[in-house]
Amino acid sequence: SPLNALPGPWYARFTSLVLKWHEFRTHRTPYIHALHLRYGPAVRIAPDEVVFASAGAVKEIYCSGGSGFDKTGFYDLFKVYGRRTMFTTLNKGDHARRKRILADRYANTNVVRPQSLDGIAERAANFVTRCCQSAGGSLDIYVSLHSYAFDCVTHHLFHPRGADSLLSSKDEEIMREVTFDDSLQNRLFQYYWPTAHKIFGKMLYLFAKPRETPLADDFVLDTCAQTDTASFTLLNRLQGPSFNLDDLDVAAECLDHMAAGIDTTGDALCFLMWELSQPRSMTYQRRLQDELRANPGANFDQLPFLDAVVMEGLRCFPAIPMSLPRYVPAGGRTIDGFFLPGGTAVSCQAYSVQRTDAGVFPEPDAFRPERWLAPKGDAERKRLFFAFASGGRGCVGKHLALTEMKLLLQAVYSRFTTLPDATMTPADMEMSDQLISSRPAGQNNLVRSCQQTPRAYPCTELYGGKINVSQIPACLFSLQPNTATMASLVNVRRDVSDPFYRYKMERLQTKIEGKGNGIKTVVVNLSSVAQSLARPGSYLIKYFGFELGAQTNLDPADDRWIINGAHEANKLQELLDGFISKFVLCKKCKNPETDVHIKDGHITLDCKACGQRTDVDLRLKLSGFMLKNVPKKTKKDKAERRAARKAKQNGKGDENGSGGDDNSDQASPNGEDVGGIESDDDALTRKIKSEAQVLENKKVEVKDDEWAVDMSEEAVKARQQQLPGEFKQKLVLNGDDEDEEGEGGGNTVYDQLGTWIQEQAEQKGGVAAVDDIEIYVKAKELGIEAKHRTVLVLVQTIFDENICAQISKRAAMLKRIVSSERHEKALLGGTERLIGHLAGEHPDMYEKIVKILQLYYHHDLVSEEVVTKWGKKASKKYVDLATSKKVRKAAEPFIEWLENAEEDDSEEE
Ligand code: HEM
Repeated sequence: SPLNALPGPWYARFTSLVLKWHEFRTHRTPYIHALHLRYGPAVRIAPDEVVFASAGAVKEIYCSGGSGFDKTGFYDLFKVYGRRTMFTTLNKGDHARRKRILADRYANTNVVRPQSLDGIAERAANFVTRCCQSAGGSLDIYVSLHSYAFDCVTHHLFHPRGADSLLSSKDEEIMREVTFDDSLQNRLFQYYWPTAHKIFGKMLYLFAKPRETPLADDFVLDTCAQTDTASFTLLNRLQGPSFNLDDLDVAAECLDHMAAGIDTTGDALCFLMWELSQPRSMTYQRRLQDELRANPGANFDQLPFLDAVVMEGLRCFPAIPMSLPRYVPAGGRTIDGFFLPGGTAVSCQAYSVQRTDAGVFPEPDAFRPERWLAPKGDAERKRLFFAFASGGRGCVGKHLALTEMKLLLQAVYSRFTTLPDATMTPADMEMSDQLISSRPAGQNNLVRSCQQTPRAYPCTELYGGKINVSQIPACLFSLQPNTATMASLVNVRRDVSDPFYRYKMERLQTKIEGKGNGIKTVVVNLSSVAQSLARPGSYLIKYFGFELGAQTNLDPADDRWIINGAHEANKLQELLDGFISKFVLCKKCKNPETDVHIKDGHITLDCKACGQRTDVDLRLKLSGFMLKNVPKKTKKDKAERRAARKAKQNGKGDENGSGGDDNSDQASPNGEDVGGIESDDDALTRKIKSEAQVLENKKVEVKDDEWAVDMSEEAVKARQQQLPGEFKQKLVLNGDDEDEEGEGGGNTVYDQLGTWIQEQAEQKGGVAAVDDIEIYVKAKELGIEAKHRTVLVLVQTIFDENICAQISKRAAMLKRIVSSERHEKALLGGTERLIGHLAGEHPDMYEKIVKILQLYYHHDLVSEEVVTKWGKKASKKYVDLATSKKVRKAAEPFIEWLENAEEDDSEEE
């Protein structure tokens, strides 16, 4: 055979079994890459199959005659509804005909049309919202990025019927079905041994599942039955009368593009963000952030470093890294100096094409975005850039994919710093080859092991339901808010120079005010620093006072912490080191995660990290102060301890949360407990803390923006004067509603508020888009921002069946309004009414009450007393008695939990 002239392993002349073995083990790409490294750019890998890794071969195989050589029968595996799509068309002519119909839908000009671009930008904003909710904690970025890609591609295919899986769990299920598909082995078997597959198909099912995507199929079939999609969409084009495509052809083409657009963009972004999050790439992340911050609002396509990051990401981690097989045409061809007879399967794989020529890509295995900025070698680099393939059969969705990637990265990195979550290992991010694309190995392993043993987590009963296995994170990344203040963070232990040291606090900031004898120092951010150290602000300020021999104020209502006299911030920072060393760090392991216990005249530091309890020196002046001023336990402290205890009672006694016997089969491949985030006994505590953190963040946000609107009494009055006369009258009529029950029937200011919110929601495409501040300002304009009935209206308008996900986002605004027992009752009453109203369509609404109450409670929207009283007695005030009883029945676990925890607390105290 002329193929004998090609280099390659000896066995490749006789058998393809070794190759197949690697394919079945999801290792085809690295296997072939290793062969290239050993044998060079042309390698024979099977008796009738050759792979290449050179620009010349790419040109010949994929670009000659426009579309290169015909595709092989391998692509039959991708037929949809039994139909051939553009992608699965083998023959050049048929392919060209289909491509002529739809190519302009993917032209850059169509992708960057406002209607198209706005949909992508909106999805990027939804992604950022998820990041905000996870700030300081971890986000399952693998799932979220695939949701993003799914939402974007379906927007482009079907707007206004695009999916919103970042917001809706129903849509997320569709994405999961496609992304977590596990049919590689079954489909390979079908390709290589079709007859055996027909005979043993059913038996094979036991070991290797076929591809089944019923939800996605239905979604596409239903959507394609509609004829009202926007003009820029693919569906709109395919339905054009002159193309003679039947309904199934249209649906098959759409489903194919949908699948092509999810895993590719999702995986490419996931691998890229993973790399950017590594300590070795932190300089690139910073550089990217600098570029984005220096150019706020810039066009995503005019940011050179962002472009370089994306190109380098796709070079190092091409989402389709594998061979794209083609047949040598009849008569044979010469490629890279080797003659190949007609019918030989030939291919190039992006993974190797993009990294075997060290002359063009020096240090080819390293992630070096700056290489794309050098003018020299640009043409050579582009010739070897094969992530989207080349020629007429290259990726038609390339511009869409690049736009999605850039908008997402722009949105995330102008706001956040990303770090890999501690539970992630490099093995989780190894490439796992699928039929044509490659995904992180962790995805498959984690999910598969969970699916065998779905279980409820001990603490989940508090949330009124079992955690679905599909909620278990696959790839976790930490996200930290990247505000201006982040720039001034310092390590809690300043003797530790590691930039990735976990414990950070803001550098102290001071402001000197006054003159002469009245001069004083305001420690501007003392609360924040105290919070980072988990100590009351009064300890810090008093410590400074003792050390400086100066007077201080201890409990400033306005958060202005003052030390008499003028003191430099640097000096205070040094004193703070002393405070940390004496009152924060564990004496044994020097970890700052300690709790202070004050009992019987002793002060001890209880270390969460090593478990050591050490005494604080009582001779220190601050110790005397601490003994005399034991802080009262706050509701949150109590709640955290209760939650921890509850979780323990539920069978997770082991302190480090490594899991009891009953979860042993939950172990991840690296031996860690994949249920870690929910299963250890601190899980709820952490969750509560992170929710509190979100609340805090929100508070700051509300403040910043809110006071951009003039909220002074005069300004509000002036705005009220501008209201229509009828309105002013209503304001007077409703000036005091203290004696009124319910919301009054008819056109009251409360109705006005409710209607206004609903109208805004309609205009903006959903109530989530109606800003807290706007709502608050509106309520204030109407003069009802402090009324309990306002709460009743709000609950019924800003919340819907997704209330559990919505409470945290609205908590800061609600907290501003809920100021008395009466308000709390209105909140509970409104919630009852909402549940009663929605239960017809969503029977699971009743079950949600437990989680709703828990969220209200932890956001301090309801007190123990009010909620307990409420839980004891049904009432007809807001809903009919039967509904009220049903809600209370469903709320019982929470009320019991409150009571039991209270008893526990009393016993302990
Ligand atoms: C980073 C993201 C993406 C990468 C790396 C990528 C890569 C590729 C590659 C390498 C091919 C050629 C496959 C072959 O010849 O076997 C291809 C084809 C294709 N891609 Fe993409 N793709 C991406 C995103 C998208 C998106 C968002 C869409 C949206 C619809 C899409 C739609 C398609 C289609 C329809 C084809 C078949 C083209 C044809 O046969 O003419 N891709 N893609």
